[in-house]
Amino acid sequence: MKNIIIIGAGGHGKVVADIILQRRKDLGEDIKIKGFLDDNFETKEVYYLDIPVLGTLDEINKIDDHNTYFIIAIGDNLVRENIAKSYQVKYYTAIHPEAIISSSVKIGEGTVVMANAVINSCTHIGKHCIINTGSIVEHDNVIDDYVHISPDVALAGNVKVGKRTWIGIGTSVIQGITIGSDTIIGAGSVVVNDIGDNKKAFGVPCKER
Ligand SMILES: CC(=O)SCCNC(=O)CCNC(=O)[C@H](O)C(C)(C)COP(=O)(O)OP(=O)(O)OC[C@H]1O[C@@H](n2cnc3c(N)ncnc32)[C@H](O)[C@@H]1OP(=O)(O)O
Repeated sequence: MKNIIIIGAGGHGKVVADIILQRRKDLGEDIKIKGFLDDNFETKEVYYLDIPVLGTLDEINKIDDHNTYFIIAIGDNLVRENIAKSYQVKYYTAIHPEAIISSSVKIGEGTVVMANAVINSCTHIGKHCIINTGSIVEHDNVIDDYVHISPDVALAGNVKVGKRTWIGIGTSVIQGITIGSDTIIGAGSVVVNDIGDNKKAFGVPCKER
């Protein structure tokens, strides 16, 4: 039995909890959610589906149990990276049973793949990424660590996305495009040219602003 602790008791944490519960129900995976951790513990009295908030992130170092895995369910890409680098623990990779993923795809630890996402042949996804609901990541993409692909994004073939970049909801990216690191692509954009590092870009066609 794997015990899972979800770091982050916000909206994203709830969706991650749903994935884990669904894997147990649909696939019979031997997993149980132990609870959430959240640094706003004092103000979080929320129990989601009877899952308790156990405490702040300090609790991570107190858990010495080989069957416990963590997953960082925080939308901010830099915060996810900082937590992952601060705590050398076992990270769970959460893939919704209704995601469609080619057997040739590689996915790094701690990544979350939401319902109805499709990831096609030979794509590589890094560590602690979010491949959000209904997104399409086509063949031969290279998605680096800590990236967030928002709901309903479509990345055509051979797209590259650098570390910590956030692709906003409903964006389309044509084939062969490279998007740099630490970049934000605004919601509903259509990316037809490469976008560099540390950019904010949006629109149709997508332009740096
Ligand atoms: C499950 C989930 O919830 S996952 C989360 C999904 N959420 C997203 O994808 C959100 C992505 N974020 C965005 O698109 C944001 O608008 C950003 C990051 C691109 C820009 O944010 P900000 O820098 O705060 O820009 P701000 O809101 O001040 O807007 C500046 C101008 O750009 C325009 N603008 C902002 N975003 C966009 C966009 N995506 N497309 C077109 N125009 C835009 C605004 O209308 C405004 O125009 P104005 O100056 O003529 O009034």
